[in-house]
Order: sequence, then structure tokens, then C-alpha cells
Amino acid sequence: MSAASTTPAPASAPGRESIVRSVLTNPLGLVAALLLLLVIVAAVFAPLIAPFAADDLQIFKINAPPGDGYLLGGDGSGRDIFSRLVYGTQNTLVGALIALSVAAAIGVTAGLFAGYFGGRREVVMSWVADGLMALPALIVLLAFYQSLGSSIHVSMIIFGVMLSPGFYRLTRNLVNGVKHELYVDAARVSGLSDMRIIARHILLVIRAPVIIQVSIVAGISIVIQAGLEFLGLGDPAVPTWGGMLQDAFANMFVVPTAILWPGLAISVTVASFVLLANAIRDRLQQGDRVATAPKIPAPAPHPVGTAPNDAAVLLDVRELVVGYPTKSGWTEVVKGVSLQLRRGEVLGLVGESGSGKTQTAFAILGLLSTGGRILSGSIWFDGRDIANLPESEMQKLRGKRIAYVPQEPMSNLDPAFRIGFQLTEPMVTVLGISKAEAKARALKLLARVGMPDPVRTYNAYPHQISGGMAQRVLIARAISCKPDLLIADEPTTALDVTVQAEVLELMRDLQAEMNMSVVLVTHNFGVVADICHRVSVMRDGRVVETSAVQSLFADPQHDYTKLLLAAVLDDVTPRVYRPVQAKEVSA
Ligand SMILES: Nc1ncnc2c1ncn2[C@@H]1O[C@H](COP(=O)(O)OP(=O)(O)OP(=O)(O)O)[C@@H](O)[C@H]1O
Repeated sequence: MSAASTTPAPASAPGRESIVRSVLTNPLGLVAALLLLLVIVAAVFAPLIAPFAADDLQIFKINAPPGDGYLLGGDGSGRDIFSRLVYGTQNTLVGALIALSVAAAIGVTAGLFAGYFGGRREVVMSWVADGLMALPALIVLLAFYQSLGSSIHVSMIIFGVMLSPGFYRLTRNLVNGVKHELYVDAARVSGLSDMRIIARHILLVIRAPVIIQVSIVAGISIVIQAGLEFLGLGDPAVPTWGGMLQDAFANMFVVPTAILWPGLAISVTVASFVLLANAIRDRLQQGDRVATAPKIPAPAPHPVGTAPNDAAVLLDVRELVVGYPTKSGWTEVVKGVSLQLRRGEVLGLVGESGSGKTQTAFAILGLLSTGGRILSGSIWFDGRDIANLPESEMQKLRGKRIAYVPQEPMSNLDPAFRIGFQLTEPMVTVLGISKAEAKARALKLLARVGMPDPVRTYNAYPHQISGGMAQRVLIARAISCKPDLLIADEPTTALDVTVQAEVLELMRDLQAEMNMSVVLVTHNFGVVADICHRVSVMRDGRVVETSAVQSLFADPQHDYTKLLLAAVLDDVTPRVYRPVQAKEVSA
């Protein structure tokens, strides 16, 4: 249907920016990244930054106020709070990193294998994960502390194991969502090993939510580590933010401000991780949207001409220009297309892949992909210019007056709902009729589009019907509200040849019966000859020729049309199977 997926993007096509760059363009993401950078620099260069060693004490600086060599003052033992804070950064980050690495390594690996291979492996791993989640983490940590001693690193390894089910569940669910994608099947068929598929095709696709989880778990690890140390579970000889918090708390009535510094360090670092996770999430939710808006704003749309005088003209597209933003400006994919469609007429839109047929159709439907805009031109529909109509107004037209039949029948039916619901829902919403009336109409429509057993189809889920039946269902849905205009984007391409002929015949009959106007996007001149009254040939975003079907075939005017017609294989001498002679084989 859309060339976006089938044709290589032009050099100037809007691409996705790297996640790192676009997160940094988000002000909150930038602030979070800068703060985390500061924390990391403090941790790495602690010996260079801290003016004193962590345990240097000066007896006359006990509880000293800020200044006089101690930037943030002295603690209850006469040590420099600033220096301990800097060294504490190192130890706190290492502890958090240990927990994070253990959790991610165990959880992501187990999730990848359980999700990809499924079966008994998944059941066993899920049991283990559920078991770990059921354990009270704090009690487990206290138990290990008693038996293994006061190393906070050991506690963080154990805490990492306790956190791993979060990564496991997330990864397993993500893998389950992508492992049946066609590109994974294609990788299997092309002989790639399971390990390679997991590493290349699955891990890469699911990495973004896992990165968000990493950022959140990093924050949690810091909080938990500080909490454990605050409870006295750390090594008192090692300076950490949690340990400092405990010291400051014990000394709170003498130097109340001392608690501020480790508290601030913990809160700012944790908040930075959370903000960074939010910035990454926001970036991912943008989907295919172009991260950087073009510097050049889209020109204000202006109507071309006035509504057509002739009431028989239902659709009059004039000098339509559709563009997508790139960093350097707007790339035009439809470059001044004009089309006219009379009531009851079928207009074929043909042309090579990427010539702008689908974009023209989507502009009429008001369904351009994110970023796409009608840059200029008019779409006069029944006397009203619908180019750049507000979405709420377009919604009133779509389904009711302008309907759409897509190329891929199966992916346009929601697998979660029965066919009946998907047929009646638009009728109830758009026409405001009762459910019972909608059901009666749906059954009639199913019979009309040639379903052998309408009741069975009505109660079936999409996976229980064939592709040809699904396309008939979509046609039934499109015509259910008796639209004036039907836009069909290669409605037979995904079907086999015999079904194609039946679906075409159905469309032709329905069009005549309802006197509908149809815009039919197609590559296929057979389809054009079969059903269209007139045809417009598109190339590189422009219409190069529009004629009545007979004259297009009999006397094509444009060189490109002649080229397209010459490329139709009908006149080619068919290749005949010739059995290989024994003589040829031995030779
Ligand atoms: N979302 C998008 N962003 C940017 N460019 C796009 C987008 N969708 C389509 N295009 C570009 O618009 C041009 C026209 O695409 P369109 O889908 O209309 O072609 P088409 O003639 O329908 O091709 P096909 O017959 O293969 O579907 C192509 O160059 C395509 O790369």
C-alpha cells in the first residue's frame, strides 16, 4: 500500500534521529544527562576532585561549619563532608552498577530465552521469577548480611538477583510480541542460528524499553543501597551516601544541615535517572515522527479556484501538493496533482511504485502519515474544500461519505474482535442505528458480498476466514454506510488470481448498484481495463496523462504511459516447457 515500506526512502527523506541526540534535545533529558555526567565525573575523578582523603580527620574541625578549608563543613568525626561526598559517589555508583548489571544480565538473558523458545523452559523460568518476586527482598538481604558479613557489594549482588524478575518479565513479554514477526521467520528460513536471531533481530528491536528499565532500576538501586547503609548494613570504613546519611542522622541535633548533602546527592541522582527514562520514553512514543521539526514552516494552505459549478463532479482535486518535513525543508511527494471524478465514475490511479498514488489517496482521506501535510492545492468534495479540514470535521466524512478499502485485508481487521462487531460498530457509531438493526444490515451485507454462510462469518474471528473473505468483509464494511466516494488502494493485490477476479467483479457490481464514485489505486492495467471508466497515470508525484480507458489503451499520449503499457506482459510469448532430451543431459 504505502511506498514508505516498499521503496527506498529518498536521500532527503525524513529519518529517525538517533535516540541519544533526540533525548538531548529534550530540555529535561538534557538536564538529566548533564547531572548524571557530573555524578559520573565526580565518581571517576574522585581522587582529583576531593581536597582530602575520605578518612582524613582533623580533630578541631568536628562539626565545623562550611568554609575554612572544608567546603561543606566537617562531620561528627572531623572529616571533610565534601570529600566524603565525592568518594561516596564512587562507592554508591559502583554498588548500584553491581545490582543493575546482575539484574539485567540474569533478567534479560532469561527473558530472551524464555520468550524465544517458550515451552518448558519458559514455564520453569517463570516459576523461578515468580518465586523470587514473592520473597521479601529486605528480609533476604538481612539474612545474607548476617551470614556473609558487611560487604555492601555482596548485598548488591543479592539485590540484583532479587531485581532480575522485573527485567525477565519485561523482556519475555517483548520477545513474545516480536518473535512471530515475518522478519524473524525470514531470518530463520535464511538459515541464521537461534543465537544470531536473538542477538541481531530480537534484542535490537526490544532494546528501547529495556534501556528505560535500566534507567529506572539504576535509580532504585541507589535508593535501596542508601537505605541499607542507613540501616547500618554497609561497611562503616567505606564512604557512601547512605553511610553519610546515617552519620548525619545520628548527629542531626548538633549539625542539622549535614543531612542535606547526601540527601541531595541521592535525590538529584535518582531524579536524573527517572527524568532520563521519561525522556527516552517520550522519544519512543513519538514513533515515526520526525524528531526535529523543519526549520522552514509549511506554507499556509490556500484554496485553488472555487467549488466546481457542475453538480455531477463529486471530487475535484486541484494542484495538490503533499510534503513531508526533513531537516532541510519540505520534501514534496505529490507535486501538483489534479484529478476530477464524476458521480458514479471509477477513476484508476496507475503508476510505478513510489509515484505518489497512495499519498494522493491518503490526502483525500485526510490520513497522511505523521508529519505529512497538504502544502497547497484544494480537494473539492461535493462542493466543499476538504484539504486541511480539521480532524474532527474529517472524521464526520470518513466512513460515512468517503470510505476506504485497503490492500492488506488481514492486517486491517482487528484480531481481538469478531467480524460481526467490526461490521456493526461503524454503522452504530456513524449512522446511529440500533445494534439489532446494524446486525441485520451486516448479515445482509455479508450475503451481498458473497459470503456462503453469513452467520458463521459474522461470528468468526479474522483468523478463521481466508484472505479473500477478509477482503470481502472490508468491502462490506466500507460500503455499509453507503458512501458517495470509495477509495480502494490496490484492493486485490494481496489476493490470488481467481479471488482477485471475484473481488473485482463484486466491486464492479456494488459500484453500479450504488452508483458510487471510486478512486482505484492500482499497478495492474488488467484491473484498470476491467473496472475503470477513466484513468490517470502518475509518475514522480505528478499526473502525466488522464484519459478514458479505451483511448488510453488504444492511443496512449505520454511516453511514460506507452512505456508502462509496453511493460504489460500480455503480449510476451509464453515460455513453453520443453522436456530435456536424454542426449542433452549426457552432453
Ligand atoms: N511517511 C512518509 N514520510 C516520508 N515520505 C513518504 C512517507 N510515505 C510515503 N512517502 C514517500 O512518498 C512517495 C510516494 O509514496 P506512495 O506510497 O504514494 O507511492 P505509491 O505510488 O502508492 O507506491 P506503491 O504503488 O508502491 O504503493 C514515495 O517516495 C515515498 O517514499
